[in-house]
Amino acid sequence: MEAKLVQKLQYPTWVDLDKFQRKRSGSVRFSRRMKEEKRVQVFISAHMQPSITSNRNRSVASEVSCTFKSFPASILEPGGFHAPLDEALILKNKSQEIEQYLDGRCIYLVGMMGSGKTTVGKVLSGVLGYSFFDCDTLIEQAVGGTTVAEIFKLYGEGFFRDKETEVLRKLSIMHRLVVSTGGGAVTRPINWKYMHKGISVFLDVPLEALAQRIAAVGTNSRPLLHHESGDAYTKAFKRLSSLWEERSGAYENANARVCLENIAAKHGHRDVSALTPATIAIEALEQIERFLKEEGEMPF
Ligand SMILES: Nc1ncnc2c1ncn2[C@@H]1O[C@H](COP(=O)(O)OP(=O)(O)OP(=O)(O)O)[C@@H](O)[C@H]1O
Ligand SMILES: O=C(O)C1=C[C@@H](O)[C@@H](O)[C@H](O)C1
Repeated sequence: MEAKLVQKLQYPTWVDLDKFQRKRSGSVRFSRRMKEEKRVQVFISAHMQPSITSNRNRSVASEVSCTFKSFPASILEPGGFHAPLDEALILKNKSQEIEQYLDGRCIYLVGMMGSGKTTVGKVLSGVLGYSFFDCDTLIEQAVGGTTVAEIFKLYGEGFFRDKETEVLRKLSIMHRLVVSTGGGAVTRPINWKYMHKGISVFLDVPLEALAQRIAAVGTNSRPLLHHESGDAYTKAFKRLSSLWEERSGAYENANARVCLENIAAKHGHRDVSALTPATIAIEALEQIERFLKEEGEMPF
């Protein structure tokens, strides 16, 4: 049973199978403290409890816990985002390296709708110990819980953009935040005045990948995609292409750029869909570090 389990759960190579203890009840326990270069100490424990539902079918309940000094809950706890352990360690080390040079400045994620600003932003806020805010959500709250789609329908895009600017103004006087901005926030120069109080990071994702992601969850919540015809992918791709024409220059104002095609090439992937939010977050931290060094704010 152990061998099957190990294969299924894909334990890393440092897990020594001799350290598994078989209990009388049939359950298996494993625990190990891992040290790496004295800088990290990880304690992993696993408890696998077989349950027999019939003579033929056996299932195994497994409980794996992993603790790491000062690791944020979002990385390791159930319900949070789960990065593989090696990526989690890189994220933690990199964020610790740059944190003091950030000096509490906010990180603003900019990019087209569906580029992963919310997903990656939550990973970044977790490892940096920053709070996470989503501009669209703040606007919805400011308009009494009205959804973005309804705000566009009831009051028009101009009203929404004014609220967006107001939200960015308020955020710009705060510290230690990761902010996921709306896809169109880059279009107003005044918004850049606020975002440049912090460090802005452009998540550059190919349009095909954006359209696939958006089609997977539907276009209902995205008012700017409503007017196109065709299936969800075609609708999304058409509108994203025209928005990109209008906005690509504006995204270049960001301090750092995270290009998914470059990351995929670096990791030997053909397709950006193979990239996890953790991998993208690591690249974001590296690009922030590069920016800080270029600005002379962090030593090379
Ligand atoms: N690296 C990734 N790989 C695959 N899917 C992803 C990845 N990152 C995000 N997604 C998915 O893409 C969709 C959009 O992600 P997310 O909400 O983070 O983007 P966003 O930039 O905040 O979008 P918006 O500006 O429209 O609010 C979600 O369904 C999310 O699960
Ligand atoms: O790209 C855009 O202009 C938008 C993106 C969303 O995040 C929302 O801010 C809104 O749907 C507009």
